[in-house]
Amino acid sequence: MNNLQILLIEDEHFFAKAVSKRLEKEGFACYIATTLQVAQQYLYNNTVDLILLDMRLPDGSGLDFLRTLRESGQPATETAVVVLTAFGELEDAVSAMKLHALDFLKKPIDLDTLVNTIQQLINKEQLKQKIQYQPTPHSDVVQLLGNSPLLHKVRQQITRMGAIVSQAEYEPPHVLILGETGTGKDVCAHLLHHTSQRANRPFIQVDCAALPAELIEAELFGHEKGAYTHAHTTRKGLIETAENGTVFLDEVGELPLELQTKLLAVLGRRMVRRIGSTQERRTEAWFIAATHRPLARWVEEGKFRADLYYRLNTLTIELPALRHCGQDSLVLAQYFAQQAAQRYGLPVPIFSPTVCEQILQTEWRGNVRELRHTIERAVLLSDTDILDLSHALPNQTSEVIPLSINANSPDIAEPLLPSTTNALNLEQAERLLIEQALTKTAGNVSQAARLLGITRMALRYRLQKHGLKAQDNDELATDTD
Ligand SMILES: Nc1ncnc2c1ncn2[C@@H]1O[C@H](COP(=O)(O)OP(=O)(O)OP(=O)(O)O)[C@@H](O)[C@H]1O
Repeated sequence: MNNLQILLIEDEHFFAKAVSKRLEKEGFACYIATTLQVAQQYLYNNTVDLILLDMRLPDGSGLDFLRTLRESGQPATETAVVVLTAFGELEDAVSAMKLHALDFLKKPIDLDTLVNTIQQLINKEQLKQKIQYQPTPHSDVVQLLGNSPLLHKVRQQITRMGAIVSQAEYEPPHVLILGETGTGKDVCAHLLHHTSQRANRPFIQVDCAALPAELIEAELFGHEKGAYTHAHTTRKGLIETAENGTVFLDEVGELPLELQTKLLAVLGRRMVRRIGSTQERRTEAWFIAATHRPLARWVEEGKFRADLYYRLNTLTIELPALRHCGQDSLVLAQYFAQQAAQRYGLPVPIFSPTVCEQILQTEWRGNVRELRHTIERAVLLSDTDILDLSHALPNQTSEVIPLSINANSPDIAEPLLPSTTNALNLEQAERLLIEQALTKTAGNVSQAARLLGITRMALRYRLQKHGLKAQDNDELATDTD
C-alpha cells in the first residue's frame, strides 16, 4: 500500500473510472473530480499528494486552475501535478511545465505509462518531500578521469580525505571544493562521499543558487507547523535528513549573508534548530561545499563571511581548469565519444590528427562540461566514421535554433518554440526545449531549469525521462534514485 492520495481532475467519466480503478489496484487512493469547482472544494478539505489534471474541464481550463493553485497560498500550493493533455495542447503543456507541473501525459493515456510515471515520481521522492536525497551507489558515480599530474593530485586528495573523514566519525572536517565551472566539483563531492565510510548513508545535495533565500532556509533547517504563513505542516530540513551522511552545499558562494551566519552556527555548534522551534537537534552530517566563485577575494570584499570561509575550508580541493591539464582534454574527449556512441547506438568515431589538434588547441572555457557536450554533439552530427568537429565546436553552433524559453529571461527572442514546432509532437518539443536550455547554459542544470521556469528537480526528472542523462553530473545521482 502506497498511501498516496491522488486527485484526478477529469470530466470524461469512463476514462476517469478506468484510471481510478487502476490506481486503486496499485494501492493508491484516488478521488475523481469532474469539475474544477469540485476539485477546489476537495483540496480545501483534504490533503493530496498528486493531482492528475486534465487541461479542459466543463467549468474552465486546467491551466488557469494550476495557476490559481500555485498562487493561492493554500496548503495545496506546492502539490505535485501531472497534466493530461490532448492533441494540439502543446502550448498549454509548456505553460504547465512553467507552473511547475512535474510531467505531462498525452491522451489517449496508456495506464501502464501513467502508473510508471507515478512510480518514478515516488521513487524520486518528488511526491513525498521536495528534497534531493540521492543515495547513489558507487558504481554509478563517474570517476574523475585524466592523466595529468593535477588530476592525479585531486584523486589522491579525495582518497586521503575520505580516510580522514572515516576516522573522525562524529566531527568530520568540512571540505571546500573550488574550481571553475564545469571542472568536476559535483563529481568530486560524490566521490568524496563514496570514498568515505559514509557511502551508504544519505547524500543530500543543496543547490544554494537555485532557490530564493527564504526557501533555502526552510529547506536546510526545516520548520515547525505554523512557523510562517505557508508552513502548514512540520517538516524536517535537509541537514536533519542527512543524518550521519553528507550535506553537499553546491554553489555555496551564492548563499545570502544572513544564511551564512546561520550556517556558521550549525557548523560551529553542530546543532540545528527548525524555523519556529526552540528545540535544538544535534547533527552529525559531514559538510562539503563547492563554488566556482573566488571565495578568498569575496571575503576581502565583504561578500562572504570570513569566519564561514575559514570553517568551510578546513580541507580544500582545487579542481584544475581543463586548459591546465595538458593532454587530458583528448583523453576525456575519447571517453565521451565512446560513451555517446554507445548510448546512441552509433559506431565509435575515429579521431583524426586534425581533430586531436583542434581539441588540444581549444580553450574550453566551460571546461569538461563544454568538452563533453561538444563531443556528444559531434558524435551525433558527424556524417562519417571520422569525428567531425566543424559543426560542434563552441563558436560554430549555428545549427542551434535560437530560442527563448522563459518569458522572464532577459535574452528573450520570440517565438517560444522554433517554427518547426508544428512538425513536432509534444514529447519531442519538450525534449527540444530542454536541449536548447542546456545548450544555452552550457549544460548547467540549475541555470537551465531557471531558464525553463521549472524547478531543478522537475528538470532532473525530465532529463531522465528523455534519456538525457549524464549530460551533466547533476543527473548522475538522479539516475540511481
Ligand atoms: N575529470 C572528469 N572526468 C570525467 N568527467 C568529468 C570530469 N570532470 C567533469 N566531468 C563531467 O563534466 C560535467 C561537469 O562536471 P560537474 O557538474 O561536476 O562540474 P562543476 O564544477 O560542478 O560545474 P558547476 O560549477 O557549473 O556546477 C559532468 O558531466 C561531469 O561528469
